[in-house]
Amino acid sequence: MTKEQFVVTAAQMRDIETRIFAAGMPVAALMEKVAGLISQRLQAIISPGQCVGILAGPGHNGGDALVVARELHFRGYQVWIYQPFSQLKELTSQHFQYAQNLGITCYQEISQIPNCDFLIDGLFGFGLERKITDSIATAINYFNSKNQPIISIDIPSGLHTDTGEVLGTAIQANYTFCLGLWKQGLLQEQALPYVGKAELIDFDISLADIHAVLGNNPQIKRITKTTALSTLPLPRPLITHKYKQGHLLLICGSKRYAGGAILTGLGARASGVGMLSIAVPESLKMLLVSHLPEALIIGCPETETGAIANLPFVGCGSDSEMHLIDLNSFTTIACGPGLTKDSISLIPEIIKCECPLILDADALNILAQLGTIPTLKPRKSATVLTPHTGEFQRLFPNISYTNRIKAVQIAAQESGAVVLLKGARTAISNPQGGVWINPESTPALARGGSGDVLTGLLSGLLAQIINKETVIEDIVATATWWHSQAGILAAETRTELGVDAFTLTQYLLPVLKR
Ligand SMILES: NC(=O)C1=CN([C@@H]2O[C@H](COP(=O)(O)OP(=O)(O)OC[C@H]3O[C@@H](n4cnc5c(N)ncnc54)[C@H](O)[C@@H]3O)[C@@H](O)[C@H]2O)[C@@H](O)CC1
Ligand SMILES: [K+]
Repeated sequence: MTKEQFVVTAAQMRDIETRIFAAGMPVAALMEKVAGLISQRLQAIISPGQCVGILAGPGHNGGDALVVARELHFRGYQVWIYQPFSQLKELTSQHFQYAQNLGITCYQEISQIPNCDFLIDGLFGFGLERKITDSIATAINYFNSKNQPIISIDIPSGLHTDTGEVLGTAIQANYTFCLGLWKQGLLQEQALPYVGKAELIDFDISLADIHAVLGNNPQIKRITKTTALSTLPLPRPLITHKYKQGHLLLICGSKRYAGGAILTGLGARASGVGMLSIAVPESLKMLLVSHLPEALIIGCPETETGAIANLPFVGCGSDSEMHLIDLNSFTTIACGPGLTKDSISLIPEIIKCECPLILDADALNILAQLGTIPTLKPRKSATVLTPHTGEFQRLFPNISYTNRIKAVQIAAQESGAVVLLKGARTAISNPQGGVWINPESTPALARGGSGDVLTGLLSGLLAQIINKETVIEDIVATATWWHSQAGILAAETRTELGVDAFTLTQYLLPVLKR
């Protein structure tokens, strides 16, 4: 694993820090090193001569900020310090005293503070332990109301390091320089409006210390480009044939939501899957053929409302040659997009299949309605559930939602399935509690049909890779990364308004070329 993949809680970071200090690294030397790296990074963003306001707290986050103040002062920046606390940790206090002796102006009251070009937020880091109140809360709100860009050291002050919750109030940063290892809170959806552009400042924590605290196979991982690309079925073997590249069955669509079936099919197409079969209501058959000529379209008996009533008998010639489609002949099945809840009788049958199964959209709503989550556990092969927030809450009404990472872990454990909780920071968990978090996405993807594209892409990848020695959750993580990167690429060229679900399918393959 690389440093970019590890994710820590405050307690884990504290344990790692304690090991580093116990092994002999002087606390002051580490602060000097970390703050030196922050200062170098700041000099790439802020031009010499500009005015920088440093917000320093009572702990070592404040200590880091005060070292930064000193460095920027000597590099020719105009620096002032806001430090309103009466009690400081010893090292922080020493740096504060030295900064004052250097003649850097220090303020205790916001009423005295002049304007500046940038604010550096070193009020609180992972040591924040309670709600911010009184004059500090007022100060944070004041700095947020100013127009200066704010750069937070480690984590925007006021955010809970693990859950990303706002404790009273919090700095709304434009940039966050996370120190050493990614803090879990920065990858929680609720932290997003406060974090800005986040980057990791690597200060050389040894892998031995990381593994000693997180274990050899850490539970929570951040998806990176490198890990995502390494799971793709590329390059293809020189000698192969279509059935060796997976046979995927999509069960989707209805008269009402015909487009859902097409988008799922186009997502699967981009995955490169060898054989694609799509079961849709009989009346949609020709429509699907016209959009996906390479796919085998299976027309199904319909309900009165135009939903799939049941899977059909297929074959040719006399009735005696007809047989029910054999679900176990596919390498993977995905079911749900555009189905409507009228396909209710379908789901209990499909769950019995022995190949990997992805359930999405109305398949999840039907599961919730039938209360059949427990029936997933005895399945002989992997199950992947891909709910968005609303579907998740219907499926798992008793799971608290404040900490999405915890919520998805509990859902996976309860269902025995891999659960992918969609959102601005999609989180994926396996039943053993292993979590993958997608650190980048775009609000351009908040559009009808983009989830259908993900289901197609994911199931097409699973169908191809499932028999190789790849962990299923790694493939789910890869599909999630690929899908969001396509959204980001499309939004770059077409703006955030220009990423309809069909357009999204056209940007999937260019992501790999990039
Ligand atoms: N100096 C070093 O060697 C290193 C320092 N690091 C920095 O150290 C930080 C952690 O330092 P600390 O453990 O000192 O913690 P913090 O600097 O985050 O803050 C802890 C201090 O804030 C006080 N406090 C907590 N909640 C409060 C509230 N609501 N209102 C008022 N006061 C409150 C505590 O009593 C304590 O004095 C990291 O975030 C990082 O910036 C790390 O990057 C690793 C290396
Ligand atoms: K901070």
